[in-house]
Amino acid sequence: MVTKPMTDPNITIRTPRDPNTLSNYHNYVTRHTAVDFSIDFTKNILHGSVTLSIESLTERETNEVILDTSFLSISDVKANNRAVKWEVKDRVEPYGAPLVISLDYPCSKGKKLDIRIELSTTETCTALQWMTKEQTSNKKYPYMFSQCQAIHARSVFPCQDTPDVKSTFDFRIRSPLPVLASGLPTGAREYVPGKEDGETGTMLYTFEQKVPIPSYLFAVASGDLASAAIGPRSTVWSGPEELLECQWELAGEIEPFMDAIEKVVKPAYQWTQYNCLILPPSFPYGGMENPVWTYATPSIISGDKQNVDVIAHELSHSWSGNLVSAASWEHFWLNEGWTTYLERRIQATVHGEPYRHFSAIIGWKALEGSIERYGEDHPYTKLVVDLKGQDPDDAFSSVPYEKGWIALYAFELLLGKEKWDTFIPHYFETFKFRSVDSYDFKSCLLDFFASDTSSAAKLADFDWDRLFYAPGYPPKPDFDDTLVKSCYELAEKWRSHVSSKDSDKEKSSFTPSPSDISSWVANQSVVFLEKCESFASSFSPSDVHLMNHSYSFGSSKNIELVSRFYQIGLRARDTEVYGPTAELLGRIGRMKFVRPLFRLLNEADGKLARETFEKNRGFYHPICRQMVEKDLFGDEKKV
Ligand SMILES: CC/C=C\C/C=C\C[C@@H](O)/C=C/C=C/C=C\[C@@H](O)CCCC(=O)O
Ligand SMILES: [Zn+2]
Repeated sequence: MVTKPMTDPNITIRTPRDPNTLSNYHNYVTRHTAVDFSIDFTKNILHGSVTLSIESLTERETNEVILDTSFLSISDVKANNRAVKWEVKDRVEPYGAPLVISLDYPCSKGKKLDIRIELSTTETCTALQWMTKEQTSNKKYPYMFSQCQAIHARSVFPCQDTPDVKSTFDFRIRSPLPVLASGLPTGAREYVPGKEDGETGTMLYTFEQKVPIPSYLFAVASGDLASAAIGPRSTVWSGPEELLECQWELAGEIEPFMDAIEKVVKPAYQWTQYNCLILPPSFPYGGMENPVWTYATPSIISGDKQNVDVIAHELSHSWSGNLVSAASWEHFWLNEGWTTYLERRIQATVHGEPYRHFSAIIGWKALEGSIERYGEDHPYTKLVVDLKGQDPDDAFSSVPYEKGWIALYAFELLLGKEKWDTFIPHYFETFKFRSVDSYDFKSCLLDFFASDTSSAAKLADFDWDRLFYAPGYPPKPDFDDTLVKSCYELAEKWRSHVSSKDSDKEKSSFTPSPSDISSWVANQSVVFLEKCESFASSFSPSDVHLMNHSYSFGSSKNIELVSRFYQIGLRARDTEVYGPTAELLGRIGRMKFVRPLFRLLNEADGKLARETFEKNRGFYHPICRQMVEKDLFGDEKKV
């Protein structure tokens, strides 16, 4: 932790290093968080209390405790059970409205106090999605779920909403439907009048999280949920009708991943269980690494086990991100770059080294997409970004994932895998339970190899400024192309096919057929489609139809294929894919698919794009809704 001496040498102050919080976490820091909520499906709110056990870090410097809030309705605040003065100040966009609590007197360093806040969420909460029973797959019960990363926890409860603060958690959540939260379950009790406060027909679900976690890992979901075993310490949860296919997709996958990663990192898995909740299709991301329960999109249940790499990724976050957390969103690459690196080490162990490179090649394409979209000089293409005054959601892209992985892979190549592999457990052991920035990473690496002359010499020559602050592309590693060669070869055949005149096409020796791809795994089709996308504007609509006729991408159950095929069709201005694209946009809310499809549909048919967005506005999670709205309308319209 960075410490900065003050004038009195006995006093140290933690320097706040997260610009995306309004809290004064360098004065008072949260050590434990107890949430006590009722889920009200009639009003679509959470209401109840949160108690933050906070500790003073300074010697009577201030009597104000400032917490992050966003669109909350706060009715009361108490400090150590006594009334205190408090005020919710004006909003500071995009960070919300600070809650300023004035204690009667400033606390001396090390003193602890409990701040209890009564609150309810509001309809403008950005973290929670509420679904009516008609919006669920079996249409029997309502459903709600949260997504707090990056700065949306503050719209659920007042907190120090920064990854630089980690606290243990207790959850008490009442609901008429099963509840999952980001801790280990400690019970589910029926409401008994007079014994527990709550509504008749609700149960009280309790969870505890003894490993300190940042606020963005707070998670809650409630709905018609069923569960099945997928491993000795793992269960999958989903709607009852989807359970068997979810179990089929994930059964037996977790333990080999766990064995593989525990050979690379230390300490051992800290979270006891590893479970997956498969959410409704509007979940905005592939997966979210909420501790104990990874929340995942149903689009990974593709019936071919081809998207379980998302689970390898989320499991890896159990070390990178959850155990060792980036101290601010400016150093997000430490979460995602490390996680992508570990995910690919899992792939190398489970499937062989060529698969690590196969995944890296797909990742490089995603990096190209992000850099082309932002522009090579854009500050968001740096590894370490400046987010002062910025909304972290706007900076989200493949850059921290792929540039981050390339940075770590570059150290593996520079130092040699054997030596680098001795550093990995040291890094996670050193920083477990803590938050780190890029400079902590750098000094940890330099210190570790200081006494190894040859490694120290290599690291002394290393250009750290370039690594952290150069925008645009990193040096491209040499990837093993064993698994992509046939994909590129087929794409080349299509390139010459679509660029020939119709009369020459008839004479051509290339006749596409299902056998072209019958020996491939689905991700090889992904590589092929991405290659074809680079010349998609040369496709005529009949070329698009021929591709679909030959390979049936448009009717695949794997959305990775369908969405990429539609992207080619949209670029080719094949009006026959416009309707199916609009239809797909009404049944998936994962931003990885939704945002590019909306951008392309908007270019092809702006009216249909806007109509599709308006029609499905209520289907999307608030984060997705806001991002698509920005993509389609800029800042002219607010959510
Ligand atoms: C340099 C980037 C700076 C800040 C970004 C910080 C937070 C990003 C915020 O928008 C939340 C991201 C949540 C991500 C969750 C899961 C991803 O791993 C999913 C990746 C996309 C997908 O597969 O759907
Ligand atoms: Zn991740």
